Amino acid sequence: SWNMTKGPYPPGPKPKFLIGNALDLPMSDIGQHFMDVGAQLQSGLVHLNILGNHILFINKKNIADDLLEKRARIYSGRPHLAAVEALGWDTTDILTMDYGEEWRKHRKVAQQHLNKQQTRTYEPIQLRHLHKMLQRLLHSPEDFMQHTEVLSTAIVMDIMYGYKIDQHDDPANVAAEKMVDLAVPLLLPSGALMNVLPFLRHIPAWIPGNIAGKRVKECVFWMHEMRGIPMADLRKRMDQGMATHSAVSACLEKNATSAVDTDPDAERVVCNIAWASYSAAVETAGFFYAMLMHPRVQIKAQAEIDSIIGTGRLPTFADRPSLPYIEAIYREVMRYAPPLYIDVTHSSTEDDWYDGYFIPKGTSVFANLWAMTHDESVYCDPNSFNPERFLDQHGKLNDDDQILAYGFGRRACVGKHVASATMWITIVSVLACFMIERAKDELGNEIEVNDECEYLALVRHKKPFKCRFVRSEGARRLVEETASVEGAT
Ligand code: HEM
Repeated sequence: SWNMTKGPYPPGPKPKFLIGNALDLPMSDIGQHFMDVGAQLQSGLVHLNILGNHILFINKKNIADDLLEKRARIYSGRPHLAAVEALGWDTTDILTMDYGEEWRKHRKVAQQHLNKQQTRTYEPIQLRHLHKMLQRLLHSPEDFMQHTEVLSTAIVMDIMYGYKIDQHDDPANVAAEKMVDLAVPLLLPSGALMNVLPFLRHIPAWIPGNIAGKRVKECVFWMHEMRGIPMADLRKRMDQGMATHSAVSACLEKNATSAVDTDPDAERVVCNIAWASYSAAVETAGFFYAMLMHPRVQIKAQAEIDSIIGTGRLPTFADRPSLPYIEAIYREVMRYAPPLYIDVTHSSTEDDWYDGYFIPKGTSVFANLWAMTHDESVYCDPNSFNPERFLDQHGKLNDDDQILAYGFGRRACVGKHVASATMWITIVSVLACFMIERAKDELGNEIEVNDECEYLALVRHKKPFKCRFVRSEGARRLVEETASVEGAT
């Protein structure tokens, strides 16, 4: 297709009369779908026009670098979705906020609290929660997915509010889960009719069939819970003089104690950041699944851990540079199963041309992380799990250290240092303590595990599966010792 004055759009499937490409947007596995479409068109870009909404899939990393990194000035917006506005997120949520002053203000505060150096100061917090997770893994291994989900939320809530989560049914954790489950499908253009037909927002939520409106209302309820619960807890602890240091408490204290130069906006922004950060979860299902399917990798990882750390203590963050094979596993997990298999939508803020093609202002740009992490010309045999691809022949890490799963340009994941630390300490500690094996049924037969995944908008995760955690007596003792040491403090 062609814009009469500006030139041809990038290649794409032929638009159908009236509805354009509306039927070309499948509801699941969009990554593989548009990777295949791109291959058929022999193009790294795939363009769609859905009822006048321009959509662009980028399948190649070098194109994502050219557009989202080098031309970040005009590719760092977010689309104006009716769902986002109905939720009020266009002004409160850094993830969905459009590019501009407000976003910049939020991003600066997020970076202050989540940059690489600052993240090092959170290591004791991370380790404390990690040890609790290992204890839970000893006592109820069948709930391993829940334990790792609690771990990631607990770390961020401790950093942001000093709020302590110990169990899955903590009210703040429950609210976060409900909110995310309701919100994610609303945000994809095809996920909610509302985004294509914005007037639906004004139809009251009780009209049968208006599912999106009802969803928005429920979502707003859980969002208020998410914001309110940890704040009420923090204010109570501050009143009692019991608050530990956290991003939000530091801001509240500063505002309370300094008579001049208080920034009335600071509290609003840091609260927005704290809330957005604990909406993000670190996904480790892919790691457990990969280990279960590849005992060879577990054995090699354990040999590395044994030779560097030994069996007399648990790993710490100081060990990270000395364990290249563990690092390669982390990189391979993120490549093999990127949690967001399509990057969060960028939106272009000016007309642009690339490689002779016209990309109109307001195009929704999807970096196809699946296609890039499974690009055969970069990763040979991309569907096999093989940490060695990140090592040279001497077992040293190669320079392929950009984790594509964190996205691109100025909007790239601001929590990636915290996420990386949480993933790494989980990987190394679980491997140090356990062998992950197939669970057995009552008759002692191994339970087979399939490779089925769930696709929820941009998120892809492994469907729940069973496994067994086999541990040595020594590992059990080390984990139990952490309980007595930390229980006493
Ligand atoms: C393994 C875990 C994680 C993955 C794979 C991940 C991935 C991503 C991706 C792909 C984006 C969008 C990037 C883009 O637009 O190009 C993003 C944005 C973001 N992430 Fe993460 N993330 C993870 C964990 C976290 C954590 C733990 C936090 C908070 C501590 C966090 C906070 C954010 C925020 C605030 C944004 C929005 C940035 C902006 O729009 O300016 N993420 N993340």
